[in-house]
Amino acid sequence: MTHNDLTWKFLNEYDVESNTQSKARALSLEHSLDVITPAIGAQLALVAASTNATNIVEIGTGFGLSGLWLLAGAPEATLTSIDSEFEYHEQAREFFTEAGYPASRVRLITGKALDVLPRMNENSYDIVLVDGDPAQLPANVEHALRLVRIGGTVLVPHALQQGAVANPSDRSVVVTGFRTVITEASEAENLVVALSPAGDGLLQITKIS
Ligand SMILES: C[S@@+](CC[C@H](N)C(=O)[O-])C[C@H]1O[C@@H](n2cnc3c(N)ncnc32)[C@H](O)[C@@H]1O
Repeated sequence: MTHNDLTWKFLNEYDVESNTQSKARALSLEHSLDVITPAIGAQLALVAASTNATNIVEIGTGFGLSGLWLLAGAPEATLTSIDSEFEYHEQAREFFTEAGYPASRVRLITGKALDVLPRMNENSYDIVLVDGDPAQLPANVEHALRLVRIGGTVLVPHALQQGAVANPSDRSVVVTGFRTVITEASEAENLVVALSPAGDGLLQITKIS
């Protein structure tokens, strides 16, 4: 193994998940959902903790794994999580309850993100995690940037698309969308941007004005 391979393996294996997170991960994998790695989960928890988040939005609940990580960093926060699949929400609800988060603080909205997001208040949330339909990433990020307060952060996992984003010959719609979001955010004067290589990449965008 090269140093890079060893480092990547270490980075993605040292975080330990709770029993409920492990169950959410196992079920996600059974359904072939592209879930966050534990290293990304730890970064989500850290951002939630360090921003003292009280209001979090998530696009793409899946079976609740990323939401469980966000709440691990901000256990008193309210999470509003959107997914188009009602069955996923039913199971995710069980995991959130099992982990001790009351239903009053985990609002699961079943619907298509681009139908739900326009109805949500702007400048109101500390964190918006964007992990829904990858083909709709640019539109989802545009909404996410509208929803976060100044000082709030938009988080985009899978930002490197397993190397495809770094490959200029890949011009597929999804990969081009990720590239455009990274470039436009980096160029915007009111945003501070960091791209982490952990997992499949985590784009972090903080709105400063
Ligand atoms: C990658 S999975 C989310 C995984 C989850 N964030 C995690 O790491 O545990 C993407 C999710 O987006 C949902 N989804 C796909 N298209 C959507 C849409 N247009 N609106 C809302 N949710 C959508 C899928 O049902 C799926 O649960």
